[in-house]
Amino acid sequence: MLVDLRSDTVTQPTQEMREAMYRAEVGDDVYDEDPTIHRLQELAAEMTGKEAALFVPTGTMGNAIAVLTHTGRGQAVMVGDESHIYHYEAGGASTLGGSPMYVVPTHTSGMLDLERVRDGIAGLADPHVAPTGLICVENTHNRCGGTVLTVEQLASLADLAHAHNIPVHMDGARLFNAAVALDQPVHELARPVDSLMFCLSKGLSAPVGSLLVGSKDFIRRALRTRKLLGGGMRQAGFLAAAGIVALEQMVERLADDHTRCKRLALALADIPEVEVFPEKTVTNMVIFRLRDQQGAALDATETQRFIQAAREQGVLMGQSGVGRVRAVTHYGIEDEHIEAAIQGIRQALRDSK
Ligand SMILES: Cc1ncc(COP(=O)(O)O)c(CN[C@H](C(=O)O)[C@H](C)O)c1O
Repeated sequence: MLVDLRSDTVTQPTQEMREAMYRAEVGDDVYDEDPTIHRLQELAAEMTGKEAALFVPTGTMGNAIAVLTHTGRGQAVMVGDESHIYHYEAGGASTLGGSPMYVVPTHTSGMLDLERVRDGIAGLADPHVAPTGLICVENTHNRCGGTVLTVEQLASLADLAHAHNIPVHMDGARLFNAAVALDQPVHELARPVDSLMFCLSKGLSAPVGSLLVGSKDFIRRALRTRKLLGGGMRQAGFLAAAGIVALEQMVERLADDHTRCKRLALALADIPEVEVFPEKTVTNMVIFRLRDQQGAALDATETQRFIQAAREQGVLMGQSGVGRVRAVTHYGIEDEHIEAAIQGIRQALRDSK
C-alpha cells in the first residue's frame, strides 16, 4: 500500500471531473469565447464575494500576476519570512517585476508580525527605502503547518495596509481548507483583502489550475499580465470543467482530510522520537521533527534518511524547512492509509536509527 503524504498537489481528479472535462463546451479563451471558463470565473467571483476572477494555470503564476499587477518596478512587496512566495516561487516577484521583497517575521500561527509590518511600511519620504507597493499574507499557512488565519487577523493587517493606501494580496492556495476549519464561508475570509489566489489543484482535487480574484479593474489589468507571462490559454474549458466540479463537490469533504490529519498528528505524538504539536494541526498538514536518543534534533541529512526509510515502508513525505517533516492528507487518503502510515513511520524510525 503506497501512502502519498507529500502534498495535496498529488490528488487525482474524480470520475465526475473526468466526465465533465470530456463533455466540456470550449472556445478560444484568448478571444474570451470559452463558456466553461466564464462559468468557472463567475462561480469563483460569487463564492469569494469579489467582482471578478481570472483562471490561471498555477498558484505560483496567480501570485506572480498579483504582485506584478499591484506593484510597479522598484516598489517593495512585503512577504512573510516563511511564505510560499518567498521560499518556493523562484523569486518571481523580484525577477519578473523588479519588486524587491521586504521580509517580515511570521508568527507560528502564520500571521505576520504587525509591529514589523508597521515598521516596514516605507513611504516615499525616505529615499533610502523602496516604497511598499503590496503586502502578501498566506492562509492556510504552508510552512507553519496548515495553520488558519481568522477574519479578524486578516482585517487587522488590511486595516494597517489600507491606512497607508497599500493593497493586500492573500495567497489562499488552501483558503477553502481555512474556511472549512473555521466553518465560515470563503467570502468572509476574502472580504478584508484586495486580491486573492486560491488553488483548484490541491485539496479540491482538480488536475490543474487556480483562480485569481479581485476588483473588475484589477482583474482586467491582471489579464494583460497573464498574457505577458504566456498564460493566455485557448480551449481551457476542459480544465475549467474540472474546476467547477471541484468547487461544487469537493469543499465540504476537506473536513475529512482535517480529521485524518489530526488522527495522524495524535499518533505521532505517541512516538517518543517525534516532536510534534498536535494541537496545531487544524487542517490537512502536520509538520514534525525527529530527535535522537540523546534528545538532539536530527539535521537535514538524518531527516532525509528517515524520509527515505519511510518511502521504503510505502509512506511518502517531504521536508518543509530543514529537519522538518511534512505530511499532508488529501482526497485519496482514507482511514486505512493513515493507519498504514503510522505503522510505516514507526518501522522507518527503527530502520533509520
Ligand atoms: C501556500 C502556497 N501557495 C502557492 C502554491 C503554488 O501553487 P502551484 O504553483 O503549485 O499551483 C503552493 C504550492 N505548494 C506546494 C506544496 O505545498 O506541496 C509546493 C511547496 O510548491 C502553496 O503551498
